[in-house]
Formats: sequence, C-alpha cells, structure tokens
Amino acid sequence: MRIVGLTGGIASGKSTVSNLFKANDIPVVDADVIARNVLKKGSGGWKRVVAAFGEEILLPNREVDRPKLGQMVFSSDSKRQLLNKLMAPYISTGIFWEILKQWAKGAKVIVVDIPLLFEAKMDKWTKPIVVVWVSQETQLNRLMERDGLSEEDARNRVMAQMSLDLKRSKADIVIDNNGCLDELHQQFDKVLSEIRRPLTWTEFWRSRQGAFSVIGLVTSGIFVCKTLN
Ligand SMILES: CC(C)(COP(=O)(O)OP(=O)(O)OC[C@H]1O[C@@H](n2cnc3c(N)ncnc32)[C@H](O)[C@@H]1O)[C@@H](O)C(=O)NCCC(=O)NCCS
Ligand SMILES: Nc1ncnc2c1ncn2[C@@H]1O[C@H](COP(=O)(O)OP(=O)(O)OP(=O)(O)O)[C@@H](O)[C@H]1O
Repeated sequence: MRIVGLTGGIASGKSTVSNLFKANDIPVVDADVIARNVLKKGSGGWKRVVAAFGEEILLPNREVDRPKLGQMVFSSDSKRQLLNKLMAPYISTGIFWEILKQWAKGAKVIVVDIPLLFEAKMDKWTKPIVVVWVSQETQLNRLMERDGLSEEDARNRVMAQMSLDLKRSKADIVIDNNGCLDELHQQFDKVLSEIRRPLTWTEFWRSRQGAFSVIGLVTSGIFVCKTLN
C-alpha cells in the first residue's frame, strides 16, 4: 500500500486538496477529524485534557470549548506542548486504526492528511510527501477570512507550526496554492497521476493483496515440500 502524506500549514489548503483526492476516489485519513474525536465528551483524551486544563475549558454541555482552548494553547508554547503531549498517543493510535481499516478494504493508495506530519515526526511512515505551500501573507489572509480571527491570533497560529518554507524543503511534491482554484486544480491533476503510478514492490508487499500473495506462496511452498518428501 502507498501511504501518501499530505501536509502544509494552517489554512494553506490541505482540506481543499484532500477533498480533490476524495472526489477522485482516493481514501483520505484526516488527522484533524481524529483529533476532534479524541476531545469528544467522556473519551479518554477528554478526561486527560480536562484534568490538566481544568473545567473552565468546558461548555455548559461539558463538551470542550474549542475556540477557548485554541485561544489558550496558541498563545502559550508550554500549554500547547502540554496539549500535544496529552493528545498525541490517542491521535497516532487513531491514525493507525484508520490506515489499518483502509488496508483491510484492499486500498492500494491512501492519503493521510496530517497538519503536524513533520512536527510529530510521522513523516517517516509516508511516501511521497505532498506539501501544500502558500506565502505567509496569503496564509494569514485566508486564515483571518475563514476563521474570522484578528491578525494577532492568526499570527500566533501560524507561528505555532514549523515554517512552511522548511516544510516545502522536506517535500517530495510541492503544491503552490498561492494562485486561484483553477491553478490549484491544474497542479492537482499532475499530483494525481504521480501518486497513481504503479506500486513499487515494497508498496505491493505492504498491501492486502501483497500480504495474501505471501501467504499463498508460503502455503504452496509447504504443500510442495510435503508432497516431495
Ligand atoms: C486547540 C484545538 C482545540 C483548537 O480547535 P479548532 O477547532 O479551533 O481548530 P482545528 O482543530 O480545526 O485545527 C485547525 C488547524 O490548527 C492547527 N493546529 C491544531 N492543533 C495544533 C497544534 N497543537 N500545534 C500547531 N498547530 C495546530 C492545524 O493546522 C489544524 O489543521 C484543536 O486544534 C486541537 O485539539 N489541537 C490539538 C490536537 C492536534 O495536534 N491537532 C492536529 C492534528 S495532527
Ligand atoms: N486556491 C485558493 N484560492 C482561494 N481560496 C482558497 C484556495 N485554496 C484554499 N482556499 C481557501 O482558504 C481557506 C483555507 O483552506 P483549507 O481549509 O483547505 O486549509 P487547511 O490547510 O485545510 O486549513 P487547516 O489547517 O486550518 O485545517 C479556506 O477558506 C479555503 O476555501
């Protein structure tokens, strides 16, 4: 199985690109969705986060007040690191199970959309790595517009992540998303044909079909040996 890593910065356009993959029948595992489930009321992650940050981060219905927690962690490195430490094991386990589900379904190529792919050192599990890049000016403008944030809050969020220029230098494939959506679509078509190229042998052995081939070969080998003896 080919596990394509999709990453970028906050509001650089990862979800826009992952929607294009989904529209082309490529399954996408979304770390933000998994992270949201980890913070659902009553879950293990919720209990640890509430124990560490206090009940003041809860809404009257006892769900986490996400904008409030976001305000806290994006303006304090130590609080953000604490939140990351508490949630990381749940998020990585969630990603692992979602990949396993796709493997069991026989998917040959999947995309994992992980905003913090490099920061969380998960890049070693994915190949190729696609980085959705924008200039910092475009990033701030799109973030302020989408989330209705002040410039200061938007900057705090951008600064909480590894710089997009550094991420770009670590990428196998770069999508430059500074332009309009039509330009994005044109680049996406090239990326799609790149990631749909035939699997390498290593990727094939990692797929469900490859694993079954190994089992088939070993079983027939044992059968042949027994017959010859
Ligand atoms: C702080 C929280 C509650 C704010 O929620 P909110 O709904 O406002 O934002 P949302 O979850 O949609 O995240 C939006 C974007 O923020 C960025 N971001 C989220 N968490 C972090 C973080 N810990 N460090 C840096 N950037 C982050 C990502 O680019 C993400 O795509 C939430 O982001 C969270 O639980 N973060 C910790 C979990 C995590 O690390 N998520 C990233 C998945 S790898
Ligand atoms: N090429 C583009 N032209 C104009 N607007 C765009 C373009 N690409 C994305 N956008 C807009 O920019 C905003 C950010 O995009 P998107 O939500 O896909 O980013 P993201 O990287 O998934 O963000 P996050 O890290 O917060 O999940 C959205 O409002 C989206 O509609």
